[in-house]
Amino acid sequence: MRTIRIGSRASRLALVQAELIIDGLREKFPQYQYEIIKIITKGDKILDKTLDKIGGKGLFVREIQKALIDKEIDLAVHSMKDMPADSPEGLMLGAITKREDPRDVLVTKNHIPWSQLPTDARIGSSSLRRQAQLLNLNGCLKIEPIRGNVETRISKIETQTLDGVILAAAGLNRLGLTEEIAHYFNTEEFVPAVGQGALGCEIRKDDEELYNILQELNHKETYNTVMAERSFLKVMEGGCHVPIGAYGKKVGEELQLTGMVGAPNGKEIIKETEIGGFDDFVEIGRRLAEKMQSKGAKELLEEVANKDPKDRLIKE
Ligand SMILES: NCc1[nH]cc(CCC(=O)O)c1CC(=O)O
Repeated sequence: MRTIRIGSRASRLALVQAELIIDGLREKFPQYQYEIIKIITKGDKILDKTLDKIGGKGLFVREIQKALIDKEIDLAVHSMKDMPADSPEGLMLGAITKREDPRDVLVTKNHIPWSQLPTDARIGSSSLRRQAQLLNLNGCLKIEPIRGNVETRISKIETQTLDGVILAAAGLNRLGLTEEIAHYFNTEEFVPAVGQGALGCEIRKDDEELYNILQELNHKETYNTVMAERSFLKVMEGGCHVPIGAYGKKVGEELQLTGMVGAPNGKEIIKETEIGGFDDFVEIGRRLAEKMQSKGAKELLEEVANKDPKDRLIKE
């Protein structure tokens, strides 16, 4: 019987995520063998440079995609949040599994509640989206750039004397670190990253056997909502890293999609919602992008993109 080789980055979160997918597959298809192949990406090796300098956020994903194209692995498990808008030639998304908690959360020093943090608290964050929304909630906060895996970022509360760090609930839950969470931002006040909390299974387009297998793991509600978010992102994004977020959810029989674009200093936030038929995800994403562009979202993003990276507070 075939051995399915699953590629994963070596971080504990990536390995846990790969194991989660294998558990799901093994339950439905015990006749196959499953093997994890660890891939050390450039982004995992170089930790002293910002991601912009070494090729951007898609870098982790691209090296694993290369292993898939080169047939070193058969299946790549990615956080949907880290996946660029397009799949490379020859690859496709076979399934998106059920979404974990999509919210952004705070881990604070001594578990101090959000409401009791000093007004000028120092918060570690590695994303312009989080920076914009945090500063919009409280313009006195100091945002400190941090990189590294989830455990490293939490340890930086002590080593960089921060009051807290902001992370995705999903990653913390998967790592068994739920108790570290001191505050949950709801998705209305704080729009998550596109795809946050969802896992995608990427395969070679011609691997029909694995495609059919993966349909058992696909979660339609997550698939449609994440695809709506990605459709929005694709229309909006000028390629580079920008403060943008989107979150789709099922409301009755419809799909409701909220998008957010913000100035990195948090002084301006454009947030809009679109609703439509549950299977019209591509169209809803496009419509939301048009609506936001008519409210000035494009100009706002262009302003950010044209700025010298060192003038932004954070370089992710
Ligand atoms: N950018 C890193 C990354 N990619 C996915 C997750 C969390 C898990 C998820 O969103 O599914 C994280 C860590 C974080 O932002 O806290």
